[in-house]
Amino acid sequence: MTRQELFEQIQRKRSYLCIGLDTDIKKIPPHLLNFEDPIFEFNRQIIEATADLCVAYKPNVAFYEAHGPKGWMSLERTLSAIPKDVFTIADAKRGDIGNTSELYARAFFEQMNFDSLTVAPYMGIDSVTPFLQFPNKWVILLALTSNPGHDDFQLLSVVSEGKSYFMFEKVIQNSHAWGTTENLMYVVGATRHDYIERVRELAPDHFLLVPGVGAQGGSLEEISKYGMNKQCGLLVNSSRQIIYASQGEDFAEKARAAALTVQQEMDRYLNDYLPR
Ligand SMILES: O=C(O)c1cc(=O)[nH]c(=O)n1[C@@H]1O[C@H](COP(=O)(O)O)[C@@H](O)[C@H]1O
Repeated sequence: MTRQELFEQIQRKRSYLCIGLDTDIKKIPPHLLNFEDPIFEFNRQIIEATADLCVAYKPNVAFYEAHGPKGWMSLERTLSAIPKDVFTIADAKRGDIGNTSELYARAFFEQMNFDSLTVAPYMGIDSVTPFLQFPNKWVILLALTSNPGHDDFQLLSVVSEGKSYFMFEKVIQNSHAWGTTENLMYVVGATRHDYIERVRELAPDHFLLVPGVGAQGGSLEEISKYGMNKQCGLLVNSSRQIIYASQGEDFAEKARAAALTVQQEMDRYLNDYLPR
């Protein structure tokens, strides 16, 4: 998907919500366990109930890989149940030496036709650029993550040309030249909204994937206030808060209600940059 198509979807739906399909067999409603592929059936109903309210779905690959070959089948089926105009993110946090990264890229972009993949920057340029060679496919590079351990490395000081930077600042600065605003996004956790202004100074035009609202406690208001740009520039992910809004037979309906609450809040924040 192109940046323009993503932007048009945001304008049309008045939403920058990404729903995380972190589908845990232990948390899905018990009646679904009678289906041949309960994970897919759960996702199918969630997608059907929410596709008009969100602009992206992000299956976290761990929740599928954990089931072996059956899990990969559930992931493939899930991908084909997502409407073609909705952006798809394979959250697999890959990145390895060049020839290996190229095969990871083929797995997610060619075999499975995801629009984007989360990638870890730790191994540097040759581990990331193989993912950037695919037309209309995106790398979403981890910059400042939402988890408590992010300060172990991402907030370390590094000195460059006599100036001190946080490691995550160097990740953003140095990776700029690897891609463009048409194929590279950054992950910035919603739990670190205090840094989002700085991220915007370093990457004013890039889209940011912002996980961590909802179950992890990040603030949608703060993220939107400091992170939005002229093309919105944000995909805000929420997984558990939406998909597990109910564990009863009404789970899809309740997920829709939870997504609607977030979308309506987003609609208000969009008014500042993209008035109706
Ligand atoms: O790359 C991610 O998506 C990600 C990065 C990050 O910094 N923090 C983070 O929580 N995530 C993912 O975003 C999702 C958050 O899920 P909830 O906390 O349930 O909304 C999970 O799939 C995480 O793996």
